[in-house]
Amino acid sequence: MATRQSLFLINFCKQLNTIVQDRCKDRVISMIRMGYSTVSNIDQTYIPRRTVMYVPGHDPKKLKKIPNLGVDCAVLECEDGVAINMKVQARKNIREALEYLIVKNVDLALRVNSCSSQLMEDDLGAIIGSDIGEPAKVERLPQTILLPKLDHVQELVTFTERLKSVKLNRKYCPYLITYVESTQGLMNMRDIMKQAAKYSEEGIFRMDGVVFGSDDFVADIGADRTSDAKELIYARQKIIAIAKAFRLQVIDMVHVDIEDLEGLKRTSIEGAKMGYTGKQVIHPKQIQTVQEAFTPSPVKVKWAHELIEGFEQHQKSGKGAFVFRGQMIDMPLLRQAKNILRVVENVHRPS
Ligand SMILES: CC(=O)SCCNC(=O)CCNC(=O)[C@H](O)C(C)(C)COP(=O)(O)OP(=O)(O)OC[C@H]1O[C@@H](n2cnc3c(N)ncnc32)[C@H](O)[C@@H]1OP(=O)(O)O
Ligand SMILES: O=CC(=O)O
Ligand SMILES: [Mg+2]
Repeated sequence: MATRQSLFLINFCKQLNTIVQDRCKDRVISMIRMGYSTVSNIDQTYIPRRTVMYVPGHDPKKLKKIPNLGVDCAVLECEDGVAINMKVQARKNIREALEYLIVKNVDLALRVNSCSSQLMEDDLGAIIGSDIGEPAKVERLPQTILLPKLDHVQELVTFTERLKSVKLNRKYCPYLITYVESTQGLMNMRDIMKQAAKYSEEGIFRMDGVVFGSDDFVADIGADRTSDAKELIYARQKIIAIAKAFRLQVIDMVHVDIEDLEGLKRTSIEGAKMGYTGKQVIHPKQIQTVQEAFTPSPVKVKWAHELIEGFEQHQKSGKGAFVFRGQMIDMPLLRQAKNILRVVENVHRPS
């Protein structure tokens, strides 16, 4: 007959097993997103989105400029950049633009309205579906969809159901990028990402990134927007940590002062150093500064190459740690150097 101690031990082992299995499941879900087959985010290929630029859908003149802007990601904007009484016109213009725009090395994305606005359904119906004409061929649909103000898992469910219904049996599987723009969105981010990973696994969309909607976030917490963004530091950092745990790209806040190129440069470099992979852009003047800040400099690339070479030589001679340019180098620094080269490979990859 089992003693009390052995029964306790058997129970304990059962519980431990369940916890380990759950943890593994989470990890596997985050790995299979986008078809990645490895836990490491080194050596992955991805679509660079150093600049994520909004082009308001109501303005055909701006839409026509997309091929010559020189951005990684051009966002066909339906949300806050478009007035309520111009939403219908914006959807029409965007549908037309998707037919005539020919772009190379640009991720053509669509930002729909939020689920809570109750405009998202019509955006998807008009632009992806057949609400205002024959449904477009898959190759003329936006490669990526941006979903703003995602506060609750249920909103992602609503969006997904609508996306499924407007696909109309076409094999369309867009990348999805969601926004954190409120305290609710921040608090629920982990659960939302888990649900998004499940949908990615089912092939409905490919969860690919998160945007920090800092302007809406400031409004939500009742803060005053300052030039050094101190009021945002907690959210700005937390979003990176959760997004990276799910192996997602993470796009930093908008710099609304269009004339302040110095401030733009400072916050762009800061964002890149914090771990952001790109930044939202609103005006052509901002593109070059942001693009540069999210591209490793030639000096940094040289450092990475030499460090990796030095690391390999020292490994062969049996040394795990060594000194390079006055710094102690070991495995974490090797990973940082590889991260830099991975960015370079992806931003210079021919299409
Ligand atoms: C917090 C958020 O949610 S951010 C996202 C929502 N906001 C937006 O979508 C706004 C995006 N930006 C814009 O709409 C514009 O830049 C504005 C309204 C702020 C200013 O627009 P304009 O008054 O036209 O600016 P400006 O005259 O300086 O523009 C210079 C040129 O760049 C073009 N341009 C400006 N912004 C854009 C843009 N976003 N996309 C494409 N072209 C643009 C203009 O059409 C103009 O072209 P032209 O010289 O051939 O006439
Ligand atoms: O949507 C972007 C934001 O800053 O708000
Ligand atoms: Mg916003």
